[in-house]
Amino acid sequence: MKTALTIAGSDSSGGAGIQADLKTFSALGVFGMSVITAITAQNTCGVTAIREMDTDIIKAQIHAVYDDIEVNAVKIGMLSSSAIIKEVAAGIEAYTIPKVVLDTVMISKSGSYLLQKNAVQTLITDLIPKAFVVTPNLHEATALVGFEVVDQPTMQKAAKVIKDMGAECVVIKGGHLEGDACDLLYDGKTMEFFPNKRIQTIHTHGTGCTFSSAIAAGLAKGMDVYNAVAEAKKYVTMAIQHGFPLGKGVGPTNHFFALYEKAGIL
Ligand SMILES: Nc1ncnc2c1ncn2[C@@H]1O[C@H](COP(=O)(O)OP(=O)(O)OP(=O)(O)O)[C@@H](O)[C@H]1O
Ligand SMILES: Cc1ncc(COP(=O)(O)O)c(N)n1
Repeated sequence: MKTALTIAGSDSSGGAGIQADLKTFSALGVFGMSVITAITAQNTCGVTAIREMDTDIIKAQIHAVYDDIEVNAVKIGMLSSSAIIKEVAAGIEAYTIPKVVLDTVMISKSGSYLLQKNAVQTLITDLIPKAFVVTPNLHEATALVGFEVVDQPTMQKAAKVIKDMGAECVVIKGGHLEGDACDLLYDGKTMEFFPNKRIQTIHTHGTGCTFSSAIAAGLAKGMDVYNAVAEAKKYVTMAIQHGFPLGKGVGPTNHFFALYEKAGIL
């Protein structure tokens, strides 16, 4: 069985972060492992507290996994601070990890900072050059490139700038576009749009985590980047279609729809 590792924050409500990543890995048939960078007290209405893990326990988790187990792909999510970014970058360096999907998590849907503002520059200098795929949303792409990314032409322009920062491939997510949810993949040669009709729902907690960990799962199974993104797009679309109203706010994506349907749970 192929393996994938998520290096990310914990979401106590289970919709995003480590929890969404492990559900995605499981649903897509790869064995999921985790390195927890921070714990968030979070529900469908918002984030009420954040506790960063000490860098020594982050380092120990990375070494514990890599010293023992072959890791076929890595997804990186919430990193919170420059110190944590540097620790994770050092871990990737130590093990020359090839298939790294970096989801540049900055602000939760509910508006809380999951990456300190002053850490964006460290992300650019220390981690983006080590990534195989970087997956910013429109807001994150704007913060990385320094101009507004709001439509398909500015997505294309931003993808080139982020590629020049040293990533192998760039996927700019269009979940926050006006109109269709259209993502862009740039591999340094071709620009490919992955369009999809916007699903009319408020239950989109964890869509970005689900999408990036589905890309990592595809890469772990040996897909090329184009197929990994195409399959991840299908997966996240289905997971949003089957999302449901958990709690009082923004409900989560649903990872086990096929199983649930079969078992008559849905
Ligand atoms: N309403 C929707 N209908 C269809 N697809 C969507 C919708 N919202 C998001 N997506 C898709 O979900 C994936 C994640 O995109 P999005 O832009 O929401 O990421 P994100 O903002 O990083 O997510 P998060 O806020 O969970 O971190 C993309 O493939 C995007 O196109
Ligand atoms: C631990 C953690 N990681 C990532 C997100 C982003 O997801 P969203 O933007 O859907 O809130 C989150 N809310 N919590």
